[in-house]
Amino acid sequence: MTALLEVDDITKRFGGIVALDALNLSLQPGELRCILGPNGCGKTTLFNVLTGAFKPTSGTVRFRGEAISGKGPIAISRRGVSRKFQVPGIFPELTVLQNVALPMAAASRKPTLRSLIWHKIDPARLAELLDFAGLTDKADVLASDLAHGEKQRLEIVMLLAVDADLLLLDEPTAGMSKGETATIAALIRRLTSEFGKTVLVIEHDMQFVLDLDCRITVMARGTVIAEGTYDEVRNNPQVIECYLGQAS
Ligand SMILES: Nc1ncnc2c1ncn2[C@@H]1O[C@H](COP(=O)(O)OP(=O)(O)OP(=O)(O)O)[C@@H](O)[C@H]1O
Repeated sequence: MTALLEVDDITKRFGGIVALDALNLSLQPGELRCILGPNGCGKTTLFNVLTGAFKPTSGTVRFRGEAISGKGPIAISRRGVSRKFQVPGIFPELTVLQNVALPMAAASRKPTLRSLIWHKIDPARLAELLDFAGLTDKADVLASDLAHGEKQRLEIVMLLAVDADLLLLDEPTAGMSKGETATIAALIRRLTSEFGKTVLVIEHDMQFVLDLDCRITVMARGTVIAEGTYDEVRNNPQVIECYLGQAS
């Protein structure tokens, strides 16, 4: 199968700092992958390169076979790459329903003022998305009044509403309780199993990584040092030395 995302020998330097060092990564369509790595190993820089926020110093990123590494954030997001930051990027002054409807309208081929005032929103799809996030009962609640975990769920469903193919999630469980973390893991698994999305998740919480039950890429010093199942990477001597050993 052709990879949806291919990261080929990407290096990113900031002056003398080598944040990414000839990094290679490949994601198949519909794959869920988790990125682990100690602080400062380049995870956020990788997301910034994938979304066009940073141009790589060298190397190529291909999305659906097309080189996107020289392109800007808007061009890359139009091709179907969406990102969720640690802090929920929701519209606090709008209701939950409006927060989901807005990206649905914006995702239409030619967003118009009419579509943005709900005339072209498919109500069945809107209901499906609210249900997916477990937020049907909160449809008319202001987003600012949601609990932290609900805000994270809202943002995940907003990514789904945009209808991007590749979703980049940066620590989606930051600041959450154990129960909320399990809910988010289940939601993320459904993004791939039910909606066919390809999802790349940066995460530190090992229980959450276990719950995701997916292939793991471990980074250290700007490059990939191991890839495999949870048990495979956990038993990898380089990983134990660089990351898991420090955590346990
Ligand atoms: N805009 C920038 N300018 C200069 N140096 C940067 C910049 N962004 C990142 N770096 C450096 O690049 C390296 C990788 O940083 P990055 O934030 O990508 O790591 P990370 O793995 O996401 O860390 P964390 O887990 O703490 O978020 C670090 O040494 C960092 O200081």
